[in-house]
Amino acid sequence: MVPFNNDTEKKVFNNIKKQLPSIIHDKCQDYDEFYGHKLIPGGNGEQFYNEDIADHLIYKLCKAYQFNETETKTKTIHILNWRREFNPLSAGFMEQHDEMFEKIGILTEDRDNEPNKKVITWNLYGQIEDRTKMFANGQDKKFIRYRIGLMERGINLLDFHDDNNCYMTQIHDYKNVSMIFGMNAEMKACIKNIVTIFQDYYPESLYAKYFVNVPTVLAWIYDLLTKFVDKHTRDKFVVLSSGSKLGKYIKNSPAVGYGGKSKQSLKEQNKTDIRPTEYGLFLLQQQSNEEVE
Ligand code: HEM
Repeated sequence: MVPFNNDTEKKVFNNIKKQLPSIIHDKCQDYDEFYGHKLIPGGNGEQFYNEDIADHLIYKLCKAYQFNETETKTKTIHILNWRREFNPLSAGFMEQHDEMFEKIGILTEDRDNEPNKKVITWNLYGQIEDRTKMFANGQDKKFIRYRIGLMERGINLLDFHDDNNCYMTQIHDYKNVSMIFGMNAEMKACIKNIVTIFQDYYPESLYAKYFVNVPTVLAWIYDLLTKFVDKHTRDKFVVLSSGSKLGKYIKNSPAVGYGGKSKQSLKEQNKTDIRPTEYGLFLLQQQSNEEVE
């Protein structure tokens, strides 16, 4: 059951839920998948509709836009159309990403961690060896697909029934970062692009974001990049000069390097065997069938 706080929330939620089938049909070319789940009953793949999960997701959408009915409708249309066109499920579960990207992304899941810090994406951006190679000459588009893929795999591990595990946490580790060559225009544009995608199309998915091993001399970059970020998201950010302080916030982060309780390294904690949801798999199979035909 969705936990309504008052009658207005319930009313807006019920209105949106009622109108969703026609909105999805008229404005989203029938694309009804959000965070791996089917939002409305009936139609293609109707056996995968789970009303309770759909209700929690519709509630998330309403909450993200402060239960403003018109805004919730408009943004939901944008989100579903973006998902239909960008195909984040494919980025998460089908596409092979360049090894140079995969090396810097880790996904961990520990049910024993604090609420909504059980699923964590770690972005080891300080370890990027060649930033020109990573962001220039069309690589930026591939990088974005890799980064969204990591996001999707993380989302897939969340449990939308569980208040303690329905948001994810993200960590940026800037250990060994060198800004000798500064932040070039391509890199800045790519970062801005990703930040905008997260803000516009991943509502109510982030619980907290930690920036660790940030050298004091690079604090200006934080000011530069948070200009792209809305206040609601910024309030979830924590900057730590040293990685070893992270254990205070995330109990089972690795003891070595992050000051937590886990004896396992990040690499050992990395979850790589993640399957899409049943509905996600169904949609991906349908796409491959269409490609073959
Ligand atoms: C080698 C240098 C760096 C690289 C390659 C890099 C990479 C990135 C990327 C790809 C993003 C997009 C969001 C994401 O992936 O979650 C991002 C966001 C961000 N970065 Fe960095 N970054 C660098 C340096 C820094 C430094 C030194 C800081 C200082 C704290 C910083 C603070 C931020 C902030 C505040 C955001 C916005 C986060 C969000 O809206 O989710 N970055 N960075």
